[in-house]
Amino acid sequence: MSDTVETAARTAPAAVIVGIDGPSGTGKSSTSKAVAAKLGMRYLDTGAQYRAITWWMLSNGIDVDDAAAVADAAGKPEIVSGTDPSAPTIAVDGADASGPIRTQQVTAAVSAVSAVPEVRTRLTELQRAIAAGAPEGIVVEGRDVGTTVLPDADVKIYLTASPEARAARRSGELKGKEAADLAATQAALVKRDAADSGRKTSPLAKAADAVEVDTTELTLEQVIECLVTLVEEKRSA
Ligand SMILES: Nc1ncnc2c1ncn2[C@@H]1O[C@H](COP(=O)(O)OP(=O)(O)OP(=O)(O)O)[C@@H](O)[C@H]1O
Ligand SMILES: Nc1ccn([C@H]2C[C@H](O)[C@@H](COP(=O)(O)O)O2)c(=O)n1
Repeated sequence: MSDTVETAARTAPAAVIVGIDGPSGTGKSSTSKAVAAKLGMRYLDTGAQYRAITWWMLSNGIDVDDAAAVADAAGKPEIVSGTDPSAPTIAVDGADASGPIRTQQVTAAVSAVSAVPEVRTRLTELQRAIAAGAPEGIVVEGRDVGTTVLPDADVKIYLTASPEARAARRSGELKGKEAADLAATQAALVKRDAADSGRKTSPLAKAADAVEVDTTELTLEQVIECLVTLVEEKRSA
């Protein structure tokens, strides 16, 4: 090995795998994207993949409450995630799905679809393949990343925040009538968390070795700084 190559190998940051889990609205997407961008890593939103498969089911007339029908169809859509943290993408059968996956209709149906074991098996395989193909390291966010998708992740974070704080954050994103109904936003968020935590297959849960960060009283910038420090410590270890 030449001196230059040897020096580069010594100084290049290690390709770490970071898993960030937590309930809805705790700040997983915002912080994961920012941490990945700051540290030159890739970024994967696993929730967007569950939303994408849900959107495909709804678009193709599959009854999302019929677990057998969802299971039969689980292998059909082609789902492709772009992992640039400054411009993440999600496509279904070659079409951009980034808009349609954020509708209320998809949000209301996604917990039922993501509880189906065949759906989880399919997406977990896809997520592992994406993480394995990221030599720069990757920040993967979701509900079961630390427990199931990447149990050997180098850094595991579990974000929490009070339901009140999360509802206020979500309402801030909405406009007009929707924004006024803070109580309804909070109730919908708590209902989705209960469904995601209560399902049999890889429920929303904190991995035993995850660092829990309560973001209720923290600004977004403070959470990002905290996570960047945790990842940098691991990279330089
Ligand atoms: N610490 C924070 N302080 C204030 N607002 C925040 C904080 N973290 C995130 N937010 C805001 O809260 C909203 C929800 O954040 P984000 O989408 O990142 O959460 P999430 O955990 O990924 O949610 P979901 O699981 O539903 O996708 C966004 O508008 C974001 O800007
Ligand atoms: N690893 C994951 C990620 C997401 N889900 C399900 C449960 C969520 O309610 C839904 C949407 O996720 P969001 O966009 O809110 O992050 O997807 C899951 O089961 N496992």
